[in-house]
This record gives sequence, structure tokens and C-alpha cells, in this order.
Amino acid sequence: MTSAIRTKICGLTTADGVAAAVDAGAAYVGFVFFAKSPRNVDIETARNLAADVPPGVCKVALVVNADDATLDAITDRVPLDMLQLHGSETPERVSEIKARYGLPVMKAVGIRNADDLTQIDVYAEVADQLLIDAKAPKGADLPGGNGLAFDWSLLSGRRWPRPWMLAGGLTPDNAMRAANLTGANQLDVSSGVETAPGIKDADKIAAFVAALGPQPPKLF
Ligand SMILES: O=C(O)c1ccccc1N[C@@H]1O[C@H](COP(=O)(O)O)[C@@H](O)[C@H]1O
Repeated sequence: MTSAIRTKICGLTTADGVAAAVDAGAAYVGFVFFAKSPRNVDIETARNLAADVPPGVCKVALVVNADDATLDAITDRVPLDMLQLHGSETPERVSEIKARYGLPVMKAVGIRNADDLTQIDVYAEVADQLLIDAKAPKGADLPGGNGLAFDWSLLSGRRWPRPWMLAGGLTPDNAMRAANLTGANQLDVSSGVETAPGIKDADKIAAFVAALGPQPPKLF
């Protein structure tokens, strides 16, 4: 039985959403900087939201194939604890971003079938943390945040030399089963705690975190 599972509530866009995540006991809060996303926030909004996050909760900026100018603008204005790279960033680009910004980097790896698992090993060489998510359907607008799960049994019994988080289609109802099946001790959720794309629900956030038991101390 998995216990002591950290949660990340991603795609927060309002002060109420941030408060709900913090009050529930989330270990991470995520802000999405991706124009096509219904959860996209501009830099000033993210700066204000981040200011409300107490110490001890990790503030994550999610970006998709962002260039240096974009990352410079975000990191200059928003107080952050981690960068989440959710595009097709190469291992070299991950290393470059780590060196340039001095922040821990979490790289998302999309999984559809067993062949995709090799990418986890590749990125474990360079990223501080991994986010193992469902691979988006071909032609999807968003590379994540689609509410889709993958076959969790693919991860069963696997271990990697880096901390990692499970994501993709998680909800208050399936979170504990997903953790038990995969061995994940960190879970990331976005659409599973919403009433509509981009609209977070405080009760669903509380239910998601509560489903996993007390939150352990933060890692980053
Ligand atoms: O949430 C988004 O809009 C998003 C946009 C672009 C890349 C990633 C995005 N979200 C991430 O995807 C995972 C899974 O989302 P879901 O729970 O299945 O909706 C989420 O945890 C975010 O980190």
C-alpha cells in the first residue's frame, strides 16, 4: 500500500483556486504559461497568484517548448521554485534551462505504450524530477491537461533514479488506485479537479488531496 503521497494541483488561475490547493495541503501548485490552454495565465496574474503561496509549497511554472526570452520574462517576474517542461524539449535543452535559470527542472514524458518508457530513462539523466503523463492524442491542441490516463500497469514495479510524479486523467476517485498500481508517491492533477476546462473546484481539490492522506514534507 502506498502512503505519504504528495500532490500537485496544476493549472491554477485564481486566488480562490490557489487558496483551495494550499488549504487542502497540496505540496505543489502549478501555473500554465501556454496560450492554447484554458488554464493559461499571463505573467502578472501568475506573479500575484504566486505571492499568495506560503513557503513550503512549491510554485511550478509549466511551459511548452519555451524559448529563452519567454523563460527570462517569466522567471524575472514570477517567484518560482521549479520549471515544468511539458513540450518536446530535448535532453540538451533541459540541461541548458537548468543551467541558465538555476531552478529545479521537471520534464514531462508522455506515455502511450511500453515503447515510450525508454524516454523516462533518457530524461532521468538530465532532469531533477520527472512527470510521467499520458501522451496526448495525435493532433491535440494541448500536450497535457487533456484528462486522459494511460495504462498505469506499464509502470508497475519500475523504479527510476529521480523523483517522479504521475499525471494524466487523475481524479479524486482514481488517485489512490493509480498510486497503488504505479508506486507513485507524487500525483499531479489538473482537469480532474475542475467543473469545466480551466475552472477549478475547491471541493474537488480538497477531495483529491484528502483521498491520498496527509501530505508529507516538500521535496523541492
Ligand atoms: O493543463 C494544461 O492546460 C496543460 C497544457 C499544456 C501542457 C500540460 C498541461 N497540463 C499538465 O498535464 C497534466 C495532466 O493533466 P490532466 O490532469 O489529465 O488534466 C497536468 O497534471 C498538468 O501538469
